[in-house]
Amino acid sequence: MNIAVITSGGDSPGMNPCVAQVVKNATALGYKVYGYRRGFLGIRDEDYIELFPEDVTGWYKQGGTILRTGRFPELKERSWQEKLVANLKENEIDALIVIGGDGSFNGALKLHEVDSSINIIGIPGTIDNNIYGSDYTLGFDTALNTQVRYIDGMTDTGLAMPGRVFFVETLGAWDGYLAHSSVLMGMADFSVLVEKPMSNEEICRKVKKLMENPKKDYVLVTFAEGTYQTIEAANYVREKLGLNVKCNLLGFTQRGGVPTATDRIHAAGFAKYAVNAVAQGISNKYVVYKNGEYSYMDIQMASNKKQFDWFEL
Ligand SMILES: Nc1ncnc2c1ncn2[C@@H]1O[C@H](COP(=O)(O)OP(=O)(O)O)[C@@H](O)[C@H]1O
Ligand SMILES: O=P(O)(O)OC[C@H]1O[C@](O)(COP(=O)(O)O)[C@@H](O)[C@@H]1O
Repeated sequence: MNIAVITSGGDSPGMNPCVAQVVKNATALGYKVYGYRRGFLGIRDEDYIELFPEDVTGWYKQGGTILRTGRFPELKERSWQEKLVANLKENEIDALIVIGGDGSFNGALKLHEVDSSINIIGIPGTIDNNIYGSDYTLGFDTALNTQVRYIDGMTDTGLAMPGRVFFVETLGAWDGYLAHSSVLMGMADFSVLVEKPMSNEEICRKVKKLMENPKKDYVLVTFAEGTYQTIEAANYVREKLGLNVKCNLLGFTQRGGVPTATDRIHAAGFAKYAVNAVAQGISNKYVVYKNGEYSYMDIQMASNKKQFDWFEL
């Protein structure tokens, strides 16, 4: 059995340990593993390398993705799908494990639709934690810990020099998991999310009310990147209330970094289930982590929107 593995879409910490675990699990079963570089682009270019457990020893502790990742929008075209399938067949690949987001799962599904003899299995890999049916996606914990360190840093000043307002923009695109986590942890007063929109006027009212408490040293508000509102809201509140509003954009520092222990453990769990699926001839599934257990979900289901239900926690 020959397994191809790719990392695709946005890179996330946890992808490297996951590839390493795929190699470990698959070679233990006597399978060969080929890492294709730059996601689907590597399949297009037949840019691959056979991976052995000894090669990936150092991968557990590395952020980003050593295989690199890529976006290949042309894969929506049938002619490219057929070309990639032809390449996989020529390279005698039996199964394709895709570590990425729902877009990448969709791409893999298209390849399977061209040739159903190629077994495809997805592993959720994105810092956004936004894959339908899964409580966890690889990279989320590392990204969250980066956010915690970042906010901890600025609140030292918040306590030392009271009277400030901190607006913090997290990554996470249109999904509020990263931004709202700081509220759940008690580090932020409230969050502004795509799932729960708030006008600048409403933000201003809330900040004003919080700052009226003489015992409160600072106010901290997290913004999900996809609101595209952080700077504008900061300017608005600064102008309206005359407060010292500091705008902080986490940006891409949040997508990198050494994978946390939690990400390495999930990397092991996801990889084990992905390789087991291949071994059992299970196809068209992605691995999910739900209520403390790993299981499989039909890959078509990944196109559904994961409902954000953390407001009441
Ligand atoms: N509907 C689709 N059909 C074919 N390929 C797709 C489709 N959607 C996404 N892909 C492939 O998957 C890649 C990664 O998808 P993208 O949405 O950018 O990231 P993610 O996997 O993180 O959601 C795309 O660049 C493209 O090659
Ligand atoms: O790398 P790009 O294309 O600029 O994408 C940025 C986006 O990638 C993310 O880091 C996660 O993207 P994925 O869903 O592709 O993993 C978002 O948080 C961010 O909005």
